[in-house]
Amino acid sequence: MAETKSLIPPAAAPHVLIFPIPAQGHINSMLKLAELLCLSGINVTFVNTQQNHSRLLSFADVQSRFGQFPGFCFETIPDGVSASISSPEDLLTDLFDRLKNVIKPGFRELLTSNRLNSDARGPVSCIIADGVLGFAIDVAEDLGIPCISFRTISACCVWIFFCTQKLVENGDIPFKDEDMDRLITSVPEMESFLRCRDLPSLYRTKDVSSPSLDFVNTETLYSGRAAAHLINTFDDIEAPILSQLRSYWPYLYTIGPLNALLDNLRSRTSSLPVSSNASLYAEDRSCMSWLDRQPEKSVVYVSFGSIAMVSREQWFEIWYGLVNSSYRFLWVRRPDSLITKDDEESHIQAELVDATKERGYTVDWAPQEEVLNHPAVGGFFTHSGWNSTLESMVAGVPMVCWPYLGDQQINSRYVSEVWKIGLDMKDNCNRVTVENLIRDMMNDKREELMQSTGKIAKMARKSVSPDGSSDRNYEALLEFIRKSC
Ligand SMILES: O=c1ccn([C@@H]2O[C@H](COP(=O)(O)OP(=O)(O)O[C@H]3O[C@H](CO)[C@@H](O)[C@H](O)[C@H]3O)[C@@H](O)[C@H]2O)c(=O)[nH]1
Ligand SMILES: C[C@H]1CC[C@@H]2C(C(=O)O)=CO[C@@H](O)[C@@H]21
Repeated sequence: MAETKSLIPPAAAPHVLIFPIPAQGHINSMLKLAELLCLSGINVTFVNTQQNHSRLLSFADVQSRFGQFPGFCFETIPDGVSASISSPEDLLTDLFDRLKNVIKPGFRELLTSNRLNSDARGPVSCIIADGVLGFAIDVAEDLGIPCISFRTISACCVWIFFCTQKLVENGDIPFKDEDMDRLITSVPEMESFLRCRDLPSLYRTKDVSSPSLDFVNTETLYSGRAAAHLINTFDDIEAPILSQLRSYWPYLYTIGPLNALLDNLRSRTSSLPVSSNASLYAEDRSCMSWLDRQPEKSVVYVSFGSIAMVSREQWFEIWYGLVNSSYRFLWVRRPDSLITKDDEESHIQAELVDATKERGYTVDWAPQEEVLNHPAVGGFFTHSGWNSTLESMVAGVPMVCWPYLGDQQINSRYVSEVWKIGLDMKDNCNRVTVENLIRDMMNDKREELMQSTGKIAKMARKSVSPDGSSDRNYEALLEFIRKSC
C-alpha cells in the first residue's frame, strides 16, 4: 500500500463525498473509510443528517479525529426528526419514510446547489453512498460523476437479497409451514445449511411485497447501476459468495475488516494515537477500569448493537442466564433498548442485583472495539450486527449469537456453521439456553471454538496486511477514484 506522508491532499486530488444511511452501524464503517481515504491523500466530504451529526459532535471526538486532515469536512442535511420509536417495525418504516421524504431531497439539494462548489477542494468527483440509497446513483448520474455503492452488511446477506425472486419461484417464501428448520435450497452456495430461520428477518412476512422487504430488494437490484461496489468483508471468509456477486458486480472491492485495514494504514502513516470512536451515544469508559481488575479471558461482553430492542421478558431471561452461568459479564444496556409497557411493575429479584454487583458491570454504551481487545474479555454475547461480527473476528473473541433483525439471522448462521467461531441462540431466548451457551463458549466447547477463532483472526489480519486481498482491493479502489477525477 502506498504511503502518504503529508496529510494535505495535492491540489488536483479527487474529492469524494461519502453518504451513509443515518444509523450507527453504517456511520461507523463509512467514517473508517473516510479516514482511510484522507490518509491516502483524498479530499473527503462526509454527509450526516443533522441529528446524528450533533450526536457525533457530543459523544465522539470526531473533531480531533478528522481535524488533522485539511482535505476533510462534514456537511449536514435535514433528517426529519421522528417521534419516539417503540418497535423495530416502526423503526424501519420511519427510516424509509424519512429517506424518501426528507433525506433524498436534502441530499439532491446539497449536491446541486452551490454549497459544495465554492470549496477550495474542487467539485465532488465521486460519490460513495450507502448501498441502499439508490437515489444517490441518480444524483451522481445527473452530475456526470461516478457513484460507488457501499453495502455495509455481509456479502452472504446481500447474496440472499439477490436471490429473492428465486426464493419466491421455488415456493420457499412466504413460509407456508411452521417448520423454521426446513432447509432452503434455492440460494446457491448455501444449500447445505440455510434454514428458513436463517433468512434475513425481513423474509418473516406473509407478504413478500411488504414495504420493508421491497425496499431492500429494490435497492439491491438498483445498486447494479453503480460504477463499483464496496463490501466490508474479506475474501477468505466469503469466497464462494463473492464469486457469485462478482458475476453481477464486476468492480466489487472487498476492503474489510475496515477496522483492521485502518489500524494498519494508521500505523504506517501517522504516529498519533487516535480513537475510532464514532458513537451516537455517550461512551462510559469506567468499564475499562472494571475490566482491568478482572482475570484474563474471564469476562463475557454483552451488547446487542444500536438498533435491537428487547422485551422485559427477554431482558430478564438474559439476566438470569448470565447470572446463572456464574461467569463475569460486562453488559451494555442501551437506554432505549428495553421495551416496557406502562403497566409493568419492576420487581427485580435481589439475587440478580447481588450477583451483578459481585461479578457483573453494566453501562449504557461502551468503547466496544477496545473492550473486545481487552485481555479480560473471553467471549461476546452479540446480536450479530456485521460490524460487531467483524470486530469480534479481528479480536479473536468467540461469540454467542442472538440475532435480532436484518442480516443478523444469516450472519449468526455463518458464525456457527461455516466459520465455527460461535454458537447460535437464534429464536430461543430463555435463561437455560443462555446459561448453557455461555458455559459452552467459555468452557465446554472453548477449545474447538478458539481454534477456528484464531484461524479467522489470522486470515483477517493477513487480508489487510501488505499484498493481502483487502489491501490490494483498497489500492484498486484508490486507482478507480483517482481515474474518475
Ligand atoms: O456499546 C457499544 C455497542 C456498539 N458499539 C459499536 O456500534 C457498532 C454497531 O454496529 P453493528 O454491530 O453492525 O450493529 P447495529 O448497530 O445493529 O448495525 C446495523 O447496521 C449493520 C451494518 O449495516 C447491520 O449489520 C446490523 O444488522 C444493523 O442492525 C459497532 O461498530 C460497535 O463497535 C459501540 O461502540 N459501543
Ligand atoms: C435499517 C436496515 C435497512 C437496510 C439496512 C440493511 C441493508 O440491507 O443494507 C440491513 O439491515 C440494516 O443494517 C439496515
